[in-house]
Amino acid sequence: MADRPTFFPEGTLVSVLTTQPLDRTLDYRAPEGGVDDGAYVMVPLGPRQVIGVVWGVGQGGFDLSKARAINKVLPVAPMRQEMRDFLLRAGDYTLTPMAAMLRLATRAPGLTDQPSMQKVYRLGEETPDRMTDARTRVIAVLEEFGGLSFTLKELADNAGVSASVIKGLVAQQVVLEENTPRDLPYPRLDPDLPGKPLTASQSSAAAILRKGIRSGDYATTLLRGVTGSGKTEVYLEAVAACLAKGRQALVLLPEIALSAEFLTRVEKRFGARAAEWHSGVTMTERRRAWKMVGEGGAQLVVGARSALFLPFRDLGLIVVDEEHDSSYKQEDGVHYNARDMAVLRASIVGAQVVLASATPSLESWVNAQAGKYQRIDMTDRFGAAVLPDMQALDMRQEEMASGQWISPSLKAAVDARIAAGEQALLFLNRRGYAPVTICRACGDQIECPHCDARMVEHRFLKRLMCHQCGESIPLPEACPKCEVVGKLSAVGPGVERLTEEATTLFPDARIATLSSDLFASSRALKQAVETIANGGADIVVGTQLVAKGHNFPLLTLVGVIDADLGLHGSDMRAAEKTFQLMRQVAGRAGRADRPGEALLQTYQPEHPVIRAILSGEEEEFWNAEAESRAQAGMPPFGRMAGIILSAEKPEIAFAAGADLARNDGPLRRAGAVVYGPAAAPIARIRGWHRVRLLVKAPKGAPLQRAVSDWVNGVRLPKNLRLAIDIDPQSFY
Ligand SMILES: Nc1ncnc2c1ncn2[C@@H]1O[C@H](COP(=O)(O)OP(=O)(O)OP(=O)(O)O)[C@@H](O)[C@H]1O
Ligand SMILES: [Zn+2]
Repeated sequence: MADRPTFFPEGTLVSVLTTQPLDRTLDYRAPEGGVDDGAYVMVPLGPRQVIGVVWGVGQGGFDLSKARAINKVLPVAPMRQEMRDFLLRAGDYTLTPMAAMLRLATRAPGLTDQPSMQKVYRLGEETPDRMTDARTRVIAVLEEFGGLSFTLKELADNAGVSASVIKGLVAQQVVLEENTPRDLPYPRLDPDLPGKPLTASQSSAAAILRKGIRSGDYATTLLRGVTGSGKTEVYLEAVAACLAKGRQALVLLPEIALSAEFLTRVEKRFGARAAEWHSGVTMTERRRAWKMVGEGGAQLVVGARSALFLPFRDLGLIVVDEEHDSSYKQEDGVHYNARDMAVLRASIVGAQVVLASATPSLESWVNAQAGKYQRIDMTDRFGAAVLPDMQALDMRQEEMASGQWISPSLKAAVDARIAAGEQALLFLNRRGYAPVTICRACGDQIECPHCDARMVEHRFLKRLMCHQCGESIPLPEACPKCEVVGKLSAVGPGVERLTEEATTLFPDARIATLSSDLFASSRALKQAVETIANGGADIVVGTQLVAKGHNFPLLTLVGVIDADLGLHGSDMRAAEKTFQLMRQVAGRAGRADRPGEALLQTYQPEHPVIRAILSGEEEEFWNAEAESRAQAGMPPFGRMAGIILSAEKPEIAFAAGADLARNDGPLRRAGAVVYGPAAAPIARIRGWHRVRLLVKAPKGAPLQRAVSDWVNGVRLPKNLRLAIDIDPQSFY
C-alpha cells in the first residue's frame, strides 16, 4: 500500500468530509500550523461554519486560487484510519451517505469548544440545616448519578429546582462547587480486583473468552446461557481481561436507562464507575465521554447502540447483551443493526465480540451453527435457583366473562403467591392498541391469501391488511376458515386495562404497572423498578419492559395474559420473537431461592411454538425455524431490503413507488424481486404519507449495489423522502 500523507503543511490542498448533505468531499487549504489527516475541523461553507473531518489529499481540478482555508482545527484526537474504514463500510452496507455517517460519529455537543475550566457540582459530606422538597430532590439526583458532576443548569433542570436552591446547598457544603477542566479522564478501573468466585461452567466459559481477548484478533462468540445462568459475571471476566491488556471495552445494553443495577455491578467489580453513553446522561457527560474515549481516558463504556460510533482509541472488546433485542435496530435516520455493526467494527480493529443471550436471534444461531461464530452454552441457573416450571393455561377451558383477560386458574395462582408473601407478574406486551383479529368459534386468526402472514386490523380504515405485501380486505363478518358469522373480534386489552381488572380481582394487593409510556422520565421508571425489587408491590403488570434482565428476587409467578399475541404478528420473525420474549419473561420468575412458575394463557396450547416454549427444546425450535426460513428464502437464508417512501401527499409517494416498481431492471439483473408499492401499515406518521416496497434477493446476491443502482436510476420528486432499510426487522 502506498504511503499516504498523515500530515498536511499549511497551504496544502486537503479533502474535507462534512456533516452537510452533499454527496462528495470538499477541498480546503490546510490552516496555519498545518493539519493532521483525520483531524476534526470547522470549515466555511457558504456563509456558515460546519464540522468536518480531513479526508486525505485534496481533489483539485478547479481554480485553486479560490480554495478557502480550514477555519479551525478542533481540540480532539483526529479520527483514526480504522474509524474511517468503519464509517465507509457501514455506510456502504446500510446505503447511507457519508455525511450522515459522520453525523452519527460526531453526536456530541460542544466539540468545537476550546478546552476550558468550568464550575461543576457534586455531593458533599454535610447535611443541610433544614430539608425542603427542593433540597431533597437535588440530593436525590446527585446520589442517583453516583458521584457524577453536573453543571449548575443540568443539576437545576434534573432536580426541577432553581439555581438558588443549589447555591443555598453550596453555602452549607452539602453540595460542592468545584472548578475543573471541562473534560476529565474517568477514574481508573482495576481489572485485578477479584470477581465473584465462578462455578465450573462459568469459569470454563470465562476461560474461552479470555483466550480470545489474549489473541488480540477478531472473533465473535455467541454466549448462550439460560436466564440467571450468570452470563453477566462471565462477560465481565472478558472485560477484565481486555482492560488488563490495556485495551478499551464497550458493553451495549438494551434499555440502558434502566441499567442502574448493571452499572453498580460494574462498579463493584472494577472499583470505579464506567463511562455511560445514552440519552439519559447529561450533555456535559456526553462530551466528556466522547473526548475521553478518543484520548484513552475511558477504559469501559456502557451504552446504547449509538455508542458503537464513539471514536475509541483501542477497542478490544464489544459485548452485545441480549443480542436478540429489537432495540439494537435503529429505524429512523440511519437504519442499522448495532449487533451487526459491532461485528463489523470489531473485525476492522481486531477486537472480540461477545453476543450474550438466553434466546439468541436466529441470525446469530445460524452463524454459530455455520462456524462463523464460536458458541458457548451455559445450561444451568446459578446457585440454588432453578428454571421456572412452565405451563399452558388452555383458555378454551376457562370460564371467561367478556371484557376479562385474567382466567380463574391464573387468578388462583396469583392469590396463592400473594398469600405466601411473593410477587406475581402479569405480562401483556401491548401498550396502546395492537390489533389482532381472532375467530372465537375456531380460534383461527385471519391470514393473508398471498403471504405467510396474519392480517392486521386497521380500525380507522375498517380493513384487514397484510404488512408483507400490502394486501388489504374489508373487515369480514364471517370467519374465512369456519364461516361462522359474528365471532370475529379484536383482542384488545392493553396493560392499563389489565391493571383495572387486576384491581377488581385483587382489591387488597399493591399493584405496579410498568410500561414505558406511563413514566415521564427514565428516572421515574428506574425508581419504580427498584421499588418492586425491594418488595414494594405484590403484583406487577407490565409490557416487555419488564422482560429484560431485571432481578426481582421475590417474583415467583409470571402470568402471560396472551401468549398467542406475538405469534400472530404479521412478520416472518413472529415465531422467533414470541419464543424469545416468552422464555425471557418467564426467566424473571424464581431467580432467587424460591422456585418459580410461568403460566401462559393460550387458545392454542398445541401450537408448535407454544409447545417449544413450554418444553424448552430450544435446539429443536431453532432447527425448525431455520428450516422454514430457508425454504421460503427468508433471512438469514435470503436477503431483504425495505424501501419507505413518504410524502405530504399520498399520490406522490404512490407515483414514486410505481415508478420504482416499473424500473426494476437493476434488481432483476441481480436476481432480486420487488414487491409493492403498498400503503405502509402505519400509513401516516407526522403528517407524512408512507408507502413501502420490499426487495427480496437470494443470499449471495449483491443486494446493496443493485438497490443503489435501482434507486439512483429513477428520478424521484424533490418533495419525497426515501429511506432504505437493509435487513429490515419491522415493516410498519
Ligand atoms: N458466580 C457467581 N457468584 C455469585 N453470584 C452469582 C454468580 N453468578 C451469577 N450470580 C448471580 O446470579 C444472578 C443472575 O446472574 P446474571 O444476572 O449474570 O445472569 P444472566 O445470565 O445475565 O441472566 P439474564 O439472562 O436472565 O439477564 C445475579 O444476581 C448474579 O449476581
Ligand atoms: Zn400478503
